[in-house]
Amino acid sequence: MTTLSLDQRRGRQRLLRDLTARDPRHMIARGLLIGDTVAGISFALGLAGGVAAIATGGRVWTWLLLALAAGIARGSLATLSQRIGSDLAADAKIALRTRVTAAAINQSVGGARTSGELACTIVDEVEAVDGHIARFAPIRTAATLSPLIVLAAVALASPVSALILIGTLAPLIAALILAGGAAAERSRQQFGALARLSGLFSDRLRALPLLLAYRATDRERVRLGQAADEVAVRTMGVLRVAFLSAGALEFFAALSVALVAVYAGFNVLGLLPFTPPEQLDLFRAFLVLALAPEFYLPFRRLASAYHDKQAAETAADRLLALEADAEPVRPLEVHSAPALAFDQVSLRHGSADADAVSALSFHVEPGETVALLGASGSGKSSLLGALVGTVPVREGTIRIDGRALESGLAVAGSAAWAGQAPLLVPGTIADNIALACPCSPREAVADAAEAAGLAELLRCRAQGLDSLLDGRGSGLSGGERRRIGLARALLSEAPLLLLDEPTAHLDAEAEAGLTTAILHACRGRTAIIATHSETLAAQADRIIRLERRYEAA
Ligand SMILES: Nc1ncnc2c1ncn2[C@@H]1O[C@H](COP(=O)(O)OP(=O)(O)OP(=O)(O)O)[C@@H](O)[C@H]1O
Repeated sequence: MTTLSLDQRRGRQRLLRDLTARDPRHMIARGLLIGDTVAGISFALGLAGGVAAIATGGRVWTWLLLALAAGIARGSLATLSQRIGSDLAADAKIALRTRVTAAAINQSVGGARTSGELACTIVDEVEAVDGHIARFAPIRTAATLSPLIVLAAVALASPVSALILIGTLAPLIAALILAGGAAAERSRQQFGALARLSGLFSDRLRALPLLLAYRATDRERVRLGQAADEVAVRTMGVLRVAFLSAGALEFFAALSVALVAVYAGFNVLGLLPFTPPEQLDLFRAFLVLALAPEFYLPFRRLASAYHDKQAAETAADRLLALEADAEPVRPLEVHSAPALAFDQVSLRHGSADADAVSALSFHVEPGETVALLGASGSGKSSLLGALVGTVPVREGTIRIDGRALESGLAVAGSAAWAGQAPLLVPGTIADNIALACPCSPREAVADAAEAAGLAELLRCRAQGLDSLLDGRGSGLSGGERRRIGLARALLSEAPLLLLDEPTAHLDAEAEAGLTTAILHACRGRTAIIATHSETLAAQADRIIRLERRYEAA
């Protein structure tokens, strides 16, 4: 069983409270539910008055009109409260998704959560706060005030009946607390299973072509089936506890209504085996009988919404854990070609045992083009990654225009970066090239595509720049995908240009053409080009050679 610290509990309560705290509709929804109780009391009064009037030959219609008006008010107030609650929940989910998405984006590179699990958190787990805000929160307030109001009304008519109601409350609350504790743990297990299934499903979906090619679909189907079975088992566990708590509540509610009914009926008929401290007439007896279920109604509503509370608390714990693991990246902005200084810099990837780069020092002047040359694994990409915030600096300092690139700071927003595996999104080739500068004119996109060596590809496609790509870049060679990333960097006017092996896998003629375009793009900005090509490196202002060395610290 997972035990949470006091701080974690407080954090979770704060998160759930803050979602609606500043919204006045929150109080309106609660007020309406309490109004619903008052309408319930009026309804009981109308019924009791009507029955007494029939027995005594009084004015039945007045009482029945009161019951009718109260009945209509009652339905409307509860519905309105629910509607306001749903609107509040919708707004709260938008706010929470914004917050959780930011935390998901800022998860450290190579973190433990898969993208499928993150998607499950943003979509499903945020959804779990809906019931808490829309139903549970207003019902909880009503459940503390409404029974007191009903109890006062019952006590006015029959103090003994009020005492019976109080007496039956203790076992009911105990049943609720016991069921609540069990539900919390089961709810946590259900969320964990659901996140595992979502993660597995989306990751396998992404790898579907590979799974088909390697005929691994049967194996993965079994694995997905097991994960789905686990969700089913956990969900049944949650439902079992929910039904059990509802059953216990109904039992005690029915028992106490029966006790009140027996007492009030026998009191009116004078059949009690002892002398009662009060003598009820038909009106008062019927009134307490009609009010007894009203006393339990808020608790029954609370029990039916209790699962919403557990689900929201589990979701809140997971969302807070996600936020705790996030490392927000703050932008370090530069507006003109910056000077870069690497001082005894050691870089190490999160999961690695050795440094990718050890105690490296060099300077780059503003507007200078530097080529990083070195064997595979010597740390060229890692150096570029450190600048854009994807690789942590273990030791030493990187300065940009004299400002230290501290943990959490990244110059990515001011850099044009073409990595070895550029991100592609579903859309046209033009959309993908203009990803970082969506307002770029069409001619500029076409020029960047041409400069990056995409002319031949575009000629072969009937729709040219408007040819559609999926998120995997299916139908493009690895080199073409890379050139789309390069075109994106060439299109950008960012003052820092970071290129990772821009001419890899090209023949000499293509490389020469691309080199000219790259050097043209480097003009007026500070550029670092990681490359294996001596030809390209020779065109740079300066070459920095990296040596491959593994050094565990
Ligand atoms: N995500 C990662 N997690 C752990 N270690 C990594 C990761 N990425 C790279 N490394 C390690 O860091 C070292 C430097 O890798 P890097 O990719 O920076 O080299 P490179 O010079 O760019 O290589 P290449 O020329 O093959 O692209 C290598 O030893 C590599 O194994």
